[in-house]
Amino acid sequence: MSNKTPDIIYTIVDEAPELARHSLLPIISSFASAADISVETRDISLAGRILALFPDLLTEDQRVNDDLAELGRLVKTPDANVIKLPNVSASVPQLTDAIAELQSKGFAIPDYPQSPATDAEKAIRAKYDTVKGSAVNPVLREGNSDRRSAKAVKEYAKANPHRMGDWTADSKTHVASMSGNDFFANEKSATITAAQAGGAKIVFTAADGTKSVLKDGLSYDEGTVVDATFLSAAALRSFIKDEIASMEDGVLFSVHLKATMMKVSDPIIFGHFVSVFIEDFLAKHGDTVKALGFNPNAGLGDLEERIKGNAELEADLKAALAGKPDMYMVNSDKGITNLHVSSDVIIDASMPAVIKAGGIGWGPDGKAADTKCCIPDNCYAGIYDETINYFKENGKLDVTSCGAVSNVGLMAQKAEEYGSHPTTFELPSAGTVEIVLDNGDVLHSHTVEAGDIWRSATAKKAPILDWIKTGIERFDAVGTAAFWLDANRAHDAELIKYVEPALKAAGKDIPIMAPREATRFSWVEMAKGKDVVTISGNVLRDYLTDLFPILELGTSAKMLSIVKLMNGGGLFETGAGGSAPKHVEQLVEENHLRWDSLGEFCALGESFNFLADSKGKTKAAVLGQAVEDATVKLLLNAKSPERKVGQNDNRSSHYWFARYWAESLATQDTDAALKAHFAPVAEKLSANEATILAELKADEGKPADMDGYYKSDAAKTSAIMRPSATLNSIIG
Ligand SMILES: NC(=O)C1=CN([C@@H]2O[C@H](COP(=O)(O)OP(=O)(O)OC[C@H]3O[C@@H](n4cnc5c(N)ncnc54)[C@H](OP(=O)(O)O)[C@@H]3O)[C@@H](O)[C@H]2O)C=CC1
Ligand SMILES: O=C(O)CCC(=O)C(=O)O
Ligand SMILES: [Mg+2]
Repeated sequence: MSNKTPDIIYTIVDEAPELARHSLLPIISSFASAADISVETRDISLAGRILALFPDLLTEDQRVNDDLAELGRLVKTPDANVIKLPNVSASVPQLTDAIAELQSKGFAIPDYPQSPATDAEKAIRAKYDTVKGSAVNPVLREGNSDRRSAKAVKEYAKANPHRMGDWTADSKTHVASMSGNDFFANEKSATITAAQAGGAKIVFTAADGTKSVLKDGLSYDEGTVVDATFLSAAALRSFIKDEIASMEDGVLFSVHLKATMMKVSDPIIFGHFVSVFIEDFLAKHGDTVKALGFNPNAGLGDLEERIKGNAELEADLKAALAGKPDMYMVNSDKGITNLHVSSDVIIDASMPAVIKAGGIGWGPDGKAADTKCCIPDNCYAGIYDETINYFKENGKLDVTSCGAVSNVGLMAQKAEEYGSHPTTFELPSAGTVEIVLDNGDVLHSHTVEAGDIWRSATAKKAPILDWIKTGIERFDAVGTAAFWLDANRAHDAELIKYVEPALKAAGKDIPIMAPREATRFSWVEMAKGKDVVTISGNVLRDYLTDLFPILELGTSAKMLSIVKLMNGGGLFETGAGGSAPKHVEQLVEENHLRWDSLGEFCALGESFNFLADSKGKTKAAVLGQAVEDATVKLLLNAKSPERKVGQNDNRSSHYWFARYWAESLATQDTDAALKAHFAPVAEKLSANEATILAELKADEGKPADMDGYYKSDAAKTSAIMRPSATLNSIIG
């Protein structure tokens, strides 16, 4: 690794995008080096992050640099130009699997302490908790988010509509949310004044008067919007019971949370669903399974593992589940339910999948059925409820004529709920939680009961102002937009105090609408063929940039996802979705990778363009333009990956990408040296088409062994992902 910041950093990640990297990055590096552009990798994979925690326990050659920390510093500088692929945000079961795999490969790292007792265990647990859940994105996202589809991608989707289920007016699919006492209802918010700026702490006073400091050392700048709220555990449990009791025949029960990003609150909420769902079983065997180490937050999958071989417990669990409504399944063939692992059903991807299918989920019998979708908290549930209402009234979306919905999201500097994990607490007993400022003010105060989940979130002034400015710019470019803010919600009301004067000063008439109303507005306008910009907070950024693209384009993987870093650098994310574990399964079983790298192509083009602007590298602009040409050609010639063995897959799509990229460079006239360099490359790629495609397909249909999941063998993975000797030698 050199000391000089490379021109472009490409990330090493997990699962499907990591497999794709093995094939695509050699092509990128080779093309970039012809333009004297340096491309280096940094490892932000789950395995890499785990290993970086324990240098002392590893041998010299096992030790790894803490690349995430390094990138975290880099994104605060103008030099940053990072292409960031999706990585695993690990739930506890994913984390323990990764640890076990690394241990089996000879890395002497400790087990994950499920219930840490000693100081040593607590220290290990604290370390592991730093890589748990969404531990990467909040570190790198030092800017607000601008996600949209490239024009060519949208045009392609209109001309080649993807498959979608039909909606009918009598569909029983619906969203169910709490009637109150949730985060939405209990929220308080304030903007920090000059007199209040400075340190703060969060103090819990138990009913008997005992005080404990939940969090010290907080610091707020003037203008920061600080929220506090809680969700009542008792109200949540009674909501879950009511929803289970009111299930109609033939409807599946489901719950949709974000246990990865909301890594403290949502696994607990998930645990309540688990423990209510199997309450008969726990009434009988609660102590036994607790002694076996079971915690409901870990899910039914963990319970099944722990009771394996105990015939009585197994039979009773089966009976308890049989007495409950049918569940929405993650994998009905394998019996994996919605309640097996908290991170298997992630709301941003799962709700659009239900909606795209026409309001259906898959039940234990492998058959499609209407579904009750429990989204307990009301802050954002309304957007899905209103979307479902809209489709029940209007039928499925006409993809061939609808407009493009893009998003500007307030994301920088751990904005809003997605930055709240260090200030989220499950209360041990009844009492009062207060945010106490160093000047003596009690900023917020809540009376809570045992088990309630209390949290505080912040949004800083500079990111808010930047977000409004970007929102206005995108409105100017597109023509239709709305700020998704609810004047009746405490936090949003504080943001509106920033937005209204800014709009007035800029002379812009952009409506401000509550999320439900803005959802309806966006569907209605986009269905008329208009392009619409949603200007939203961080959670809605996440939800909307899956919801609209999945319906419009078939997948959010095709989105262009730009993070303009606050200090001048660029972070280019690929797509808007995740790391597609199902795609890895297919590769392992039949050596076909259906991952589409379109998001990577879009990010790559933007990264080159940014390099051209920021460092004056004119050759980067030529490469960037050629990437765009190649992407359009790839779409028009239908060379994107498809789902089945024998069809185009990720690897063959990379061959076509390389070829079109080289052809574009060979035919441009801006840079003669690049033209001369790429003419023979294009020629060879074309002349060897049949050989290369045959080599890429030679092993399809057979299993593929990468020797590992979280840390696969690099040489074996590379061999699987680069099976064409002819292509490899042309790429060089
Ligand atoms: N930015 C990030 O780093 C993000 C990371 N994640 C992480 O990703 C993992 C999986 O999350 P999950 O909620 O299942 O969502 P995913 O987005 O990974 O997967 C949902 C489905 O979307 C489709 N899909 C996604 N990307 C592509 C692509 N490039 N090409 C083709 N199809 C694609 C696939 O559909 P099909 O199976 O039908 O082909 C896939 O099964 C989790 O560990 C999560 O934490 C999640 C979101 C963002
Ligand atoms: O970081 C994560 O866990 C998920 C991020 C995500 O879903 C998004 O940014 O769209
Ligand atoms: Mg998302």
